[in-house]
Amino acid sequence: MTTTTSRALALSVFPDAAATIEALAQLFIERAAAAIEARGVFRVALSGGGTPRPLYERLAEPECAERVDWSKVHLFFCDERCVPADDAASNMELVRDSLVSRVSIPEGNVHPMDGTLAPAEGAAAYEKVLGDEPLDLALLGMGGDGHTASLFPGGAELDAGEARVAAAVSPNAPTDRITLTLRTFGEARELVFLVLGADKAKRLAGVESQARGETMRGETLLPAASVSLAGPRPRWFIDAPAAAALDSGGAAALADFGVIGMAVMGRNLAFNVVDHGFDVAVWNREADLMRSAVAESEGRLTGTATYAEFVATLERPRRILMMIQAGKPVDMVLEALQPLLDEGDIVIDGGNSWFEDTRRREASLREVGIRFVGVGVSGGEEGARNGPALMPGGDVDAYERIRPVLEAIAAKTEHGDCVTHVGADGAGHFVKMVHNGIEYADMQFIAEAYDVLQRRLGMGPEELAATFKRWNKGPLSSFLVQITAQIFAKADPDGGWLVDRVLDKAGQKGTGRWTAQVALDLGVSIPSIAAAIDARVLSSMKSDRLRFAKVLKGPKVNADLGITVDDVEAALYAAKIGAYAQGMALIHAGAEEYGWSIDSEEIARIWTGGCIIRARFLETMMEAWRRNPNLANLMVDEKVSTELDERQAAWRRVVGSAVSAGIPVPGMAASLAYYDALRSARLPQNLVQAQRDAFGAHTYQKVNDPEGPFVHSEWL
Ligand SMILES: NC(=O)C1=CN([C@@H]2O[C@H](COP(=O)(O)OP(=O)(O)OC[C@H]3O[C@@H](n4cnc5c(N)ncnc54)[C@H](OP(=O)(O)O)[C@@H]3O)[C@@H](O)[C@H]2O)C=CC1
Ligand SMILES: O=C(CO)[C@H](O)[C@H](O)COP(=O)(O)O
Repeated sequence: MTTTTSRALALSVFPDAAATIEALAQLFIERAAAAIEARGVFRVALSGGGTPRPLYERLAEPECAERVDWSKVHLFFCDERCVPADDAASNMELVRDSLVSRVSIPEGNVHPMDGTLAPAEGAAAYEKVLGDEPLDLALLGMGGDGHTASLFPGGAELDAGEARVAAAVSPNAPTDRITLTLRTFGEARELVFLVLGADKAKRLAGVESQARGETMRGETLLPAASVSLAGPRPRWFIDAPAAAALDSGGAAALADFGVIGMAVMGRNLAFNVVDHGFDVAVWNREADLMRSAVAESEGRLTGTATYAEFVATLERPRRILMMIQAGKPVDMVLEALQPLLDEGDIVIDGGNSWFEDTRRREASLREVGIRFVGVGVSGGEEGARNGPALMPGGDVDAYERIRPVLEAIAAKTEHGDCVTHVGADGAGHFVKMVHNGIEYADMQFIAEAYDVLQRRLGMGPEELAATFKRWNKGPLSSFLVQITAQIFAKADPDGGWLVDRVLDKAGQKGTGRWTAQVALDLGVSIPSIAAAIDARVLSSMKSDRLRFAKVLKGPKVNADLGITVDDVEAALYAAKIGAYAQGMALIHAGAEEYGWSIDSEEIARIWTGGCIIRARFLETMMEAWRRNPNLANLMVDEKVSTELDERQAAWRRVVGSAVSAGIPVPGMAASLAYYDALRSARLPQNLVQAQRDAFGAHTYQKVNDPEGPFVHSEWL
């Protein structure tokens, strides 16, 4: 099958009638499922005639019928001949015989036009049956004269104004007809034409040129072309003989790259890829999103209607990016795609997937020769469109195949493209997960700085905006500090400042929480990231906090440690180092556990642009790992340790001042405690060991023989 990107018609051309019917049956099944999930019902209008009969029969076969929830399908008719419902010429009779009598659709869900009434009366009656809810799908055909439904060339029914259903007169018997109008088709969510056979080829070529705007003087606009111009761009499912007279013969270049998922991220990434000269085919479960992306692209994106069509549209080996909701949907889409793919094809999951899922998916697809690459993507909507940071993990050969696309779309900094092969299988999603953990901590530190500046130094939004703007020019320069300045500067249209109108309950989708869970499992200390997660949880307990605030008292002594704005800047910077040190320690532990070969300098480099945690400090991090690729902890790098030392007095003052005033600064305090623990040659955990041994005979090692045997003492 080929799919053209012709501006005139969206064509899906199949080698023969059977393949065309099969693809359309799959479209029907997928559209029914999507509509039922989205709106609880699938409203579809069917056409009559000989061409669609095999489609209805195919839908009635158990293999297809079992995949449709017929109790939620409502069948309408595109048109009807004014004959009794059981007449051989009736469209209702055709649909009853080929479909309705063979599937378990409730009688009340089938909505025939009443062919026993006079056409005008029947049309008026059907207006009420149809209602004003749009059709999800109208399945149309095209006659040899270019008519569709019962809209005939030059017919008055083409000019039915606001009517949704009209009376029509056919040049062929039976002449009296009832038809849906251009208005109804224009309002439908999706229109699909089914055109088969060489005898339609010339007329189809005529529709193509009319849809391109090439109507000769005196020539009547064919109804099939009028429908093309009236509403959603129809897809044309045609066989090769019907395509023979088209300009392109129906043939088109295959797309270089495919994107599944046209929500915020997928849509913007697809535009980013197409901007870099790749031909991109797109698919989305809910067709509206796909269609609006294709329409916005003005034909640069190739929309596809089914998984089969999507896959068939791609050059082999196929490169497919899935940008959909993480979790079960990824498995569901993979399950649908897998039978359609060939050995060597590459599937990329760009969502925020759990790295263990990525490891599992990579291993199971590898067994059938499909290469799976888990790519962490960061940068939000703007990053996806103009350059995200990309963290791919998986097979190196597969990476080489997708590398040109990833390098083209990634953010660019003076340190290169913000993409590198991170490691095998789930490495990319692991690194993205840690990125998000650091993101949580960075945001928490900024929130604490805001609280201290506000409550200790009495700053309002305007001063805060100016302060963060100034900080963004110094060592704290980063995306998050920059947007914080902009947030403070945003006035509320109703007066005051918008930030003050935002409820203090932080949400979370889960990637930060995963970071803490994995750190616990791997025995890595990430107190600042954990504190940031806790802080979101505590913030979400708003109603409890409102009650508890009436019971729990604040400090009686509120020591003014005389902190300055510069102190807060220093504390924010030092705390930030804590989160990056912890995040990198976790990445190293993950690499050790899962056998990934991770280049720390490269990780810092790809985070210098595009992603949410991009910051000037990442250059310091790059230098630290360039100086010593085996650096045990970021904090002990010579430059970083000096920076911490230079700031520690201010850092302690800020944390002390906040604690004294009863302002929670769990993130900054956790980073400080982490620093103090790391620099403590001796910690009080000798006592913890003694307690464990005392109550549970858990044994302990001795100071004078730290690598020696574990011993037990009788303490009690
Ligand atoms: N938003 C952001 O800033 C960032 C998001 N991400 C990650 O990127 C991915 C996409 O994010 P985003 O664009 O925000 O979209 P969402 O996470 O909101 O996911 C919506 C998309 O998933 C599709 N989908 C959901 N369930 C299924 C299913 N069962 N079968 C097929 N498709 C399904 C939806 O299709 P339909 O329209 O038919 O419902 C839609 O295209 C997510 O994993 C997200 O975590 C990564 C970085 C930043
Ligand atoms: O991945 C991202 C950016 O890198 C998203 O912004 C992240 O999913 C936001 O997470 P949460 O909703 O948990 O704050």
